[in-house]
This record gives sequence, C-alpha cells and structure tokens, in this order.
Amino acid sequence: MTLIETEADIRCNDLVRIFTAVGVEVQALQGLNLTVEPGSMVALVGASGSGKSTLLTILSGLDTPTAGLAHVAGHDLLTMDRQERIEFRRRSVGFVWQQTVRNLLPYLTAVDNVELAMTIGRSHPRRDRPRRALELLDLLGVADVAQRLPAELSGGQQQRVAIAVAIANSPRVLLADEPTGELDDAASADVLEAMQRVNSEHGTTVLIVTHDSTVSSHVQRTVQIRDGRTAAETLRRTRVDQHGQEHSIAEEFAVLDRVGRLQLPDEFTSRLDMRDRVRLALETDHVGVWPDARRDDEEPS
Ligand SMILES: Nc1ncnc2c1ncn2[C@@H]1O[C@H](COP(=O)(O)OP(=O)(O)OP(=O)(O)O)[C@@H](O)[C@H]1O
Repeated sequence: MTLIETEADIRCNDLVRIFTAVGVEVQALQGLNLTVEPGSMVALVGASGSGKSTLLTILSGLDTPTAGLAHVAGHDLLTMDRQERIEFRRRSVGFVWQQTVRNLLPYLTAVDNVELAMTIGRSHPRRDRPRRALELLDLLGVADVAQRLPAELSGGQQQRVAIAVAIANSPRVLLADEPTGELDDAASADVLEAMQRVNSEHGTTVLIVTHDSTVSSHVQRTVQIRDGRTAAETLRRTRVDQHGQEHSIAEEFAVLDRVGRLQLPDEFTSRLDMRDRVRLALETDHVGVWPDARRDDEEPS
C-alpha cells in the first residue's frame, strides 16, 4: 500500500459522481473541490440533493467517484485496491451515521462496542483495550453508562458512544453524516461538544455533514455545497479586544476553483441585477465586478 504524503487530510479536485438509474443520468457531484487541513473541524452544509451524502460516502470509502481526485488520510480513493480499502475503513477514517441504530451493535454494551472496534482494527495491544475503551467513553462524557446496552441509552448518549467507536482505532479523520439529525437541541449540543473535544484533544480532523444550522457555531469553517460543487465558506475566529473580551468573528468567502471560476451569492446578483455578463476590473488589491451597463442599451426596446 502506498501512502501519499499530501498536506491536507482531505483533498478533492474536480470530483465527479454520476449515477445512472433506469437510463437517466444524475450528476450528484459536478467537479467538486475541497481541501481540509489536518486537525481542523469543518461543517458541510447545503440543500437537500446538493450532493453532501454522496461526497461523504465517497470519502468514507463506501463508494468510488466517476472521475477526479480524492485523497483522504494519505490514501488515493480512486486507485485503492480491495485490501487497502478494508484497512482504510478500519484505521484511517471513523464514521458516525445519522441513524443511531446503524452505529452500534444492539446486543453489546457501550464499552464492548468500543472494544470490538479495536479488536477488528487490531490497533492497540489486547491488554490495553478495556482501559482505552473506558478512557474514550470518559472523554465523550458517557463513562457512567459504559455497561448499558444501546437500547438503554438516550439518542445523544448513543451518538457519543458511536463517536468513541469511530475513534477507537485512532483514525486521522472522523466523518459524520447528520450526527444530530435525530436529536433534540440539548442532546445535539452535547454531541457537537463531544466532537469538539475529540478534535482539540486528539487532533482528529472532523468533517460533519449537516442541515443543522447550530452546527456552524461549533466549527471553525462551514463549507456550503450547491449543485454538487462547493460554493461558499464561512470562517470563524475569536478576537480578543483591548479589555480582554473575546469576540467571535465570522467572515464569508466565495470559493475560487482551480480554473478561476467564482460563484457569486444569489442575493448579490439579484440585488444588482447581474446576469449573463458582468464587467470586471483588476484593481491593485481587489477585483471589481459590476452589472453590464451596456446590456440594457443592447436589448430591443
Ligand atoms: N444511488 C443513487 N442513484 C441515483 N441517484 C442518486 C443516488 N444517490 C444519490 N443520488 C442523487 O444524487 C443527488 C445528490 O444526492 P445526495 O444524497 O448526495 O444529496 P444530499 O445533499 O445528501 O441530500 P439530503 O440532504 O437530502 O440527504 C440527488 O439528486 C440524488 O437523487
């Protein structure tokens, strides 16, 4: 197995996934570009059908893209053979799915679910596994329910045990598809805080696909996906003022792809009636974009 040394933990370039169902082609991903740096925590948002789950299924090694480049934790997802794919899924990435029942085995206790993941992944010496399983449950705030079966846990507790299972083999990347989708607000906040702890204390790179707008306040970066492409980003940082008070600052960015394409937000283009063609000018430190004033002159009256 050849590991590729790229700086990013997730890198997608011009990623395409076409599904063919009953003779009809659906382009779920249409040249998607995304780079996620090691140790970062990113939310992926977008309308229903924009391609979020398709992307996550590819990044988790369950599906193969039609074209483009996809590297995760040093693995090339397009050229990986069957054995490498199995190892990749056991050790390099962890996943948490929306449906709590998909994450845990119902007939094993919480701690046994975590230990089983380590047994399958063979990532830690056998004698260390029980202690490590309890440490992980403790990190996620569910050590007190370690001996319970999944059915005896609340939805939020189940998802936190699922995170412990997902990181049991110390993966570089944790992927979560709507992990708070079936939870109320308080349980969602607990799950997101647990993911933040995994990110900050273990340095795990975290990518969360979500509809939940409150997720954005728990991550440094929110990437918006539209029609199978990344379209815009929000970056959040904390600034300390001269009185020592912390302020959270959110800055909006548009995504500039590798060939220079830029998607302007709908609200900008509709407000200024920009369509078909815009006028561009390169200034010393920015690019100006104006509606095409000549368009109206050219239109027949
Ligand atoms: N196996 C498949 N066969 C055919 N079309 C598919 C398949 N999987 C997804 N699609 C289509 O690809 C597009 C993207 O779907 P995807 O599930 O990735 O969107 P999503 O952003 O995750 O949506 P949601 O938020 O509703 O889960 C949709 O048009 C969907 O119908």
